[in-house]
Amino acid sequence: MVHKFPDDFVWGTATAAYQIEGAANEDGRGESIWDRFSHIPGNVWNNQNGDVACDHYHRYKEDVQILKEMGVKGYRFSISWPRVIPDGTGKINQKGVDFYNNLIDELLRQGIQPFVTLYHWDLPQALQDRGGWTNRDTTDYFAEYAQQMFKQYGDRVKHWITHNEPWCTSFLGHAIGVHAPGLKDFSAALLAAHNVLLSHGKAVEVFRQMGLDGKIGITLNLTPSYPASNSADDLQAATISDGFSNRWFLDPVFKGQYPDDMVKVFGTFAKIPEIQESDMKLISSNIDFLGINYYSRSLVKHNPDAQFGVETLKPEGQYTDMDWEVYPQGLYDLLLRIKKDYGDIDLYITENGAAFKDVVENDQIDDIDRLNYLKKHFEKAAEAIRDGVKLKGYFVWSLMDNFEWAFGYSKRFGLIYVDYETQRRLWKKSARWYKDVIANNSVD
Ligand SMILES: N#[N+]C[C@@H]1[C@@H](O)[C@H](O)[C@@H](O)[C@@H]2O[C@H]12
Repeated sequence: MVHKFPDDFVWGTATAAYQIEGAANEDGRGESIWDRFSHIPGNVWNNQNGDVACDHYHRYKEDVQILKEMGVKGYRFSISWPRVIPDGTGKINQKGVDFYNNLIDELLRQGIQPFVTLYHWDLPQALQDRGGWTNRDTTDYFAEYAQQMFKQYGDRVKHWITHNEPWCTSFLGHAIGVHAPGLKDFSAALLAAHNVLLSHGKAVEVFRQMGLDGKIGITLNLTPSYPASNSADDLQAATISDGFSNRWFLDPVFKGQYPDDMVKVFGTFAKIPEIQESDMKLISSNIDFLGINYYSRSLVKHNPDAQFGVETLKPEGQYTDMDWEVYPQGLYDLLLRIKKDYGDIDLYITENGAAFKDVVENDQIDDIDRLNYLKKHFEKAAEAIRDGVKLKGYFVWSLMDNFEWAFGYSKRFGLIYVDYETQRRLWKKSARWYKDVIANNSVD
């Protein structure tokens, strides 16, 4: 069966600055929390870091040429805050600003729409030294940074994403500790989450005040939660899992309040952040689209001995190299749920993709598992559009293999294979297939 997509559907790929750029100490770039975190032994697989990564800073024209050959309509990338404002506030680094000017101009020359993420986890270390996201002042520094970026690029960039995955920024970085800045304090994570959301609201306010021609949104990583049975306990476990993974961010952004049930759950063991009067109004400022990063689902059951009384199960099925279940139906269910519970807003899949072990033979990479993962998810996206969801685009994670955070370079998500020894880029089978999907605007 052929799954057709709307004529104006934005097929794209996504990346992030710290994961691909390299040039960590070049042209005036300031230190980020990921430079600091990745250089601390034990934090990243094989003590790897993003000092060189995919050397995109020097190879961006080659990479844009790949995007052109792939035929993408849009390219989602992030700006490295410390590359453009090394201390996080104040002085601009013109060489850093010029890099993104050149990248944006190259994309537009090739007929590719830039989708720009302002924050993809690389906070300037100078701001972390003042408390980072647990310091409310950082919300103002972020608004200042956003205003500068709107001023520099707002004439050419028409789609802005304030934050990428606030859940990860907050909980992986401040509660679980496997991401920068590596804290293990749930109260700090809740405070960071609030300040990240507040900074989002302040950036949207600045964007509106500047009267720019363009659209602004936020990207949330969302994980639909399914109960292992219809027992009351398992249904409650799925509700709590949904609250922790999804509603803690969806409700403030779209409803202007934190979910009461989760305030009670978190309040039993952590400090709920103090909320100032205008905070929730700012956080729930009207946005033009929601970016959704979808990778898999959670299947859960009640377990009184587990965190929040929720045990995540591992059902039979196919798993990616990240040990994530391949569950395309979850994408369909999630998209319909967002429309039902949060409104009929424009949606973009700002990330979806899979890591599988890639084998290079005679410069060929037959990544059929990744191709089939994408095919199944594209089909579910088409079904969601058929059933009324305003899905406007789909960005495959990722354009190329890159620095996978605490996993270093051990996990490959790319459509394009990167030989890190030589920086050669090689098209995988999935990339050539994706090129045809885009050209036909359909999945067969
Ligand atoms: N893990 N994993 C792959 C991918 C990660 O590389 C991105 O930076 C994040 O936005 C999101 O977690 C998804």
